[in-house]
Amino acid sequence: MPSPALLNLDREYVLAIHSAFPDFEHNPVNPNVKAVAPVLSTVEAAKRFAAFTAVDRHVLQQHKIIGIGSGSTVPYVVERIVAQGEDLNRDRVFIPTGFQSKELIVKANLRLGDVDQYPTIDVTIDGADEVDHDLNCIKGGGACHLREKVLAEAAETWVIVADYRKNSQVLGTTYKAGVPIEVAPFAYAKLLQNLHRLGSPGAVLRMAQTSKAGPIVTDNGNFVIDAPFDEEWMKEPHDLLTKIKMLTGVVEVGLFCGMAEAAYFGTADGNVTIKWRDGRVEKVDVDKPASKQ
Ligand SMILES: O=C(CO)[C@H](O)[C@H](O)COP(=O)(O)O
Repeated sequence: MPSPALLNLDREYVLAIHSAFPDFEHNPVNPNVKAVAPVLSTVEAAKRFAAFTAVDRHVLQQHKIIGIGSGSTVPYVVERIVAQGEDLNRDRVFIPTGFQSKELIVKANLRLGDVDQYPTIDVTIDGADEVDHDLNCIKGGGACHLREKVLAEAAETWVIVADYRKNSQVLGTTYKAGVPIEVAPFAYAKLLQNLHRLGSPGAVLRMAQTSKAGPIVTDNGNFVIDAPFDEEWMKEPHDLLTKIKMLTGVVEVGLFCGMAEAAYFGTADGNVTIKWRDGRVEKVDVDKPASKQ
């Protein structure tokens, strides 16, 4: 396993990046360092610390089948797994949640598998768009939530990695785009009507932002609807999930309820907060060796 010192090296690296941006006024990673970072670097550092800590705790020597999620935090998961060394990774198979994670696995020279070959996965690590006090999540900002949910369900242990902006009490507080819903393309208009009637008048078909006219198409050839619901709905995400899933034409809903073992949030001050399934909240100082936490 990698030594905790790798995290320290990483911290130095982050601070070195920060010193390249002398024009900013506040450096939340280390207020004693005068040269400071743009917010984006703080967020990236937070993602990285969360990913590294989660890999160190959950991707263990005995784990051979590993699910790799989607999003901008997951490359750091792969980076940390690669740092565990060829000896450990030689006997492992990595299962992707979509095109992006497949590319990450292949480019890192890790062995690729699929969930139809490995319906039981030792551990899956994935990102999230928002996580509530009970570890319910909104996922699907990257339109991968169908495969992500299959890999979450297949996993003995499902772990979330994210930066501090995703840590909420109630879903929908910070992620305002709505609940991502993957739908059969021919059914989208009827589904929009049904979602408007159910309680999401703002539900819309997700359109491509650049280089493509029309809606985005998922890795499975489907469309995505984003359906914002008000706080009363979002306080009971499992009820909402059940109602949406019953609508004909829905393939999968980006509400993941009662699935996560733990959520790792990189914090703005360069540390990590872990929320566990049993309600415990743990603070990890990434500069201290694990034995001294
Ligand atoms: O659910 C997802 C994709 O469908 C991603 O995991 C989610 O969007 C988080 O991504 P990021 O780490 O970039 O914030």
